[in-house]
Amino acid sequence: MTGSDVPAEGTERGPELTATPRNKGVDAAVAAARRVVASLLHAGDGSAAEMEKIADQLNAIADHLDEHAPAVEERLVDMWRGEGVTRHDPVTGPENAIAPPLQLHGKEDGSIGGVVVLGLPYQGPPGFVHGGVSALLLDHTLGVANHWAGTSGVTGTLTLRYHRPTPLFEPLTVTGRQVSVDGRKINTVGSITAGGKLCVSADGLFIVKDLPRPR
Ligand SMILES: CCCCC/C=C\C/C=C\C/C=C\C/C=C\CCCC(=O)SCCNC(=O)CCNC(=O)[C@H](O)C(C)(C)COP(=O)(O)OP(=O)(O)OC[C@H]1O[C@@H](n2cnc3c(N)ncnc32)[C@H](O)[C@@H]1OP(=O)(O)O
Repeated sequence: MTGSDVPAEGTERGPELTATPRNKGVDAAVAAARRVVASLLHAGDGSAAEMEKIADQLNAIADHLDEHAPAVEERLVDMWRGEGVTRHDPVTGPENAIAPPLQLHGKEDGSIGGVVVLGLPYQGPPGFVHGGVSALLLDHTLGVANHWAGTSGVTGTLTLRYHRPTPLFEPLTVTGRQVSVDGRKINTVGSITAGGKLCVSADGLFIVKDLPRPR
């Protein structure tokens, strides 16, 4: 369950399109939470007593966080303040423990890409990435590719083709590129490759739509 920003084939580094983890404060705490999620996965059989204690400890941490954090409504407004990359989304957000996180970079040819390694929490078929997780990565990456190209929209239709199983524990290159804009309709494509082999390709139709931010 580790992220990586090592450039792979065809993903030479460009401007950051995602927030860079700061490795301190909330980002460090979230990185620790990701470790906990991965460590808990199928680790508890035969050690029920210890797991009870761990559950108590984790609940104490959650209680402490809830006591000290602002109300959810306030956090929702605050996370949409300002412009630029998000720190909270479920794919790249360094503040979001369910984000792998993937780090995306814009390239001069107009496309974007990033490299990520997914661990056990993202498993679907034995040893391979869950297809819905691939869809999550690609939906977001195509959305950010639209942002990078200058015209953004919400996902209308996302079509995926799963060419071969996507491996866990190996660097995955995730890419996106806006192909065309026709009125409110945006066509965007993307892919996930592993070791230079195509695992998943995506074809998205996004629709330009103004979504008001919470206030
Ligand atoms: C999370 C970060 C957010 C951004 C933060 C900002 C900056 C950060 C920087 C970088 C990050 C950038 C981007 C974020 C990345 C990823 C975001 C993830 C993307 C999503 O996760 S987003 C959630 C899932 N998404 C929805 O929740 C959509 C729900 N849905 C609706 O909101 C409506 O349903 C809508 C708007 C789709 C259409 O409704 P509408 O009433 O506005 O449009 P209308 O019906 O008039 O159609 C006009 C023409 O589009 C055609 N058309 C309509 N719908 C279509 C469809 N589905 N497929 C194909 N074609 C469709 C019609 O056929 C017609 O075509 P024609 O003109 O030719 O007749």
